[in-house]
Amino acid sequence: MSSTRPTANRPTSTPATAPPAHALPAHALPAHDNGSRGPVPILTVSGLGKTFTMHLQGGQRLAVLDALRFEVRPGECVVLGGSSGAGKSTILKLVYGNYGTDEGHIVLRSATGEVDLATADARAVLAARRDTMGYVSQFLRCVPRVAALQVVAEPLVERGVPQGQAEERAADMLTRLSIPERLWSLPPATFSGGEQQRVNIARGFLPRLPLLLLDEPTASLDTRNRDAVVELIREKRAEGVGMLGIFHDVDVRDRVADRTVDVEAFSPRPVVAA
Ligand SMILES: Nc1ncnc2c1ncn2[C@@H]1O[C@H](COP(=O)(O)OP(=O)(O)OP(=O)(O)O)[C@@H](O)[C@H]1O
Repeated sequence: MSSTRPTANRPTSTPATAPPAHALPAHALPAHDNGSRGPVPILTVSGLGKTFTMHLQGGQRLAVLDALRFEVRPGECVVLGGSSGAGKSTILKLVYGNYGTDEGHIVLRSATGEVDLATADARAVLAARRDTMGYVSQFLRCVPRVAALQVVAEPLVERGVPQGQAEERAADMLTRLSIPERLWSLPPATFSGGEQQRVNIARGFLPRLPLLLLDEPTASLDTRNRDAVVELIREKRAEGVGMLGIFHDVDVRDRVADRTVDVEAFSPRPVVAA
């Protein structure tokens, strides 16, 4: 079993800053309101540690992250880099609240103030998902027998957009992502892998949320659809949306990344016995 060592002087892609507390909606904040450091981060991760305990393997522990720190500011796309197994997906799951944290903070700036997702209760995490952060994964998980158009429109309807308007915007998004109209009334369960992924991207990009988590959104797309996703990311960036993503495709990564966080720099080191 490996354990962690003290965490001074760990590298980070940006200087650590403690964002001032406030209660303004992210999109109502001035673009630059903390002096020379640029916009106030929408997401500030600090001192984050994660160790998995595998109960079916006799409680074996696997330390994955130690003292992770980085920030995501409005209008930038921060990419998680590092080799396979470094902990990139784990970070997205920690931020989205799918995994519990062992230590540290995940401070999300929301319309009602700040919430530390590392310690927030389930209700606060669900509110953050509804109002502040979206998650676009490679895989579509949706209710069976619901038409693709409804699947894409649903996040808007849930947030109060009238059904007709939501469907119009869903149709535009499906068109941009080259899903032919003949498929819109069919449930996506029988679609090809790439079609399902594009339905998922359409659904994830449609709501206007201040932070988007992107887990390999271009993984199995052809060149044309990869370009469409890159364009969507650039539009979100221009709208001031902060994004945190994993992109294995180097070309896509180079086109969307404002900064890269080297996740391997935050791998726990075994303690060396004296
Ligand atoms: N739920 C879990 N239970 C136990 N171990 C896990 C769990 N999730 C991830 N891990 C382990 O944590 C480590 C990091 O996994 P993670 O999926 O975050 O890596 P990654 O950097 O995203 O890798 P890849 O680029 O291959 O997708 C791996 O060693 C993995 O086996």
